Amino acid sequence: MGILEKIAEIEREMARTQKNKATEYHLGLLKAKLARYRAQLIEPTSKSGPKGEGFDVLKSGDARVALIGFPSVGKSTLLTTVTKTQSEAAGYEFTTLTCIPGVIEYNGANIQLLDLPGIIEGAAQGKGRGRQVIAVARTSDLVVMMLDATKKEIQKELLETELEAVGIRLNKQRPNIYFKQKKAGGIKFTATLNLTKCDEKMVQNILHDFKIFNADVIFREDCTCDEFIDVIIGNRVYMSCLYVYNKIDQISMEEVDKLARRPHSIVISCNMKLNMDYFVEELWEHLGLMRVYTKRQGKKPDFEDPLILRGGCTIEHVCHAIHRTIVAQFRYALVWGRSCKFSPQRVGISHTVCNDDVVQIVKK
Ligand SMILES: Nc1nc2c(ncn2[C@@H]2O[C@H](COP(=O)(O)OP(=O)(O)OP(=O)(O)O)[C@@H](O)[C@H]2O)c(=O)[nH]1
Ligand SMILES: [K+]
Ligand SMILES: [Mg+2]
Repeated sequence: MGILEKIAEIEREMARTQKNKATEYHLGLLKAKLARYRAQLIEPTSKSGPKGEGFDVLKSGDARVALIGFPSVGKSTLLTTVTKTQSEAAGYEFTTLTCIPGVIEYNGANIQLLDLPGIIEGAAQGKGRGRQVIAVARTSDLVVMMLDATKKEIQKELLETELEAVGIRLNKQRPNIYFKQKKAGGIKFTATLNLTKCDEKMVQNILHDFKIFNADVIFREDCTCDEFIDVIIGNRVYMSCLYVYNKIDQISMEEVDKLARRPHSIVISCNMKLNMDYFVEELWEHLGLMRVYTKRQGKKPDFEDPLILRGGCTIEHVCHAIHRTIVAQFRYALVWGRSCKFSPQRVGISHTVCNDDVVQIVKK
């Protein structure tokens, strides 16, 4: 039996099994099995099957964003609208067949935006170009999930299921579980808080199913058994996702308003060029990009050439971005901007900077 059939069989069994206290452990085991087979699916297989032809686009710029969506939701239209690159758009499905990169210049940063073929249900198991598309998504810093505002909400769940199936976790934190395999000593299980979704017996069962008999496990969070399985498998990718509802020119104001209020969601119309600037601002936010200006002693800040940093940055990150040898010579920094109470403020290496701060490094 092939992996796909095994997966289908387990999915059928899970659908058949009623969810209750008595079947809880059995379902947990089925989930573990399913996760193992799916992990085999995304492993780079031997030479068989088409290679990612036209998908190996070189990473460039300060961040990479992948456009993921069903066919004809307007991905190519968006790329053509917000970058200088043209990507063919048309009213039929699968107009785009490869990966087409464009660049958005914003706040001094270059954001690489990748147009991709549409994906369909079953993409994770290799339907269409699903696997190549998903492989590109895994290499990006942000997934933009493009949805057709005129279509039903189920489209979003279907896409999420495809990405989940290959180990992509959207807008989720890595589970706070310590897990270490050992050579001997059996399974040592600890929880630092009361668990409501998983328990020691479930953890033991799942580990046995993975043929793991010696390990330390510490739950530091009230995780589910799915999250524990993610930790065992280990190759999960935790990514930000921005949901973009396109074609709002086709729906009522009330509907637009509802969609716009959903978490991590924005509404646009590529054809009417509605909210295009807002889309770019939201990319910046969701990528956690930051612009920091540097200044030499006694000189004006260099407003022409900001440093572009990503996510929760400290003065140490700023030092590294200037030059890798600077940290060793660091004495203190002077900072002007929103990260300080007064400007300039003298700060240490672990000070967290804000967007548009000006930083002067004082060396030993
Ligand atoms: N009404 C409306 N139509 C749009 C909008 N944006 C794109 N379209 C239309 O939607 C159709 C599909 O657009 P594409 O850009 O080719 O969609 P795609 O997602 O790249 O499609 P594939 O490459 O086939 O997956 C085209 O006919 C576009 O003109 C929009 O904002 N409003
Ligand atoms: K199309
Ligand atoms: Mg396209």
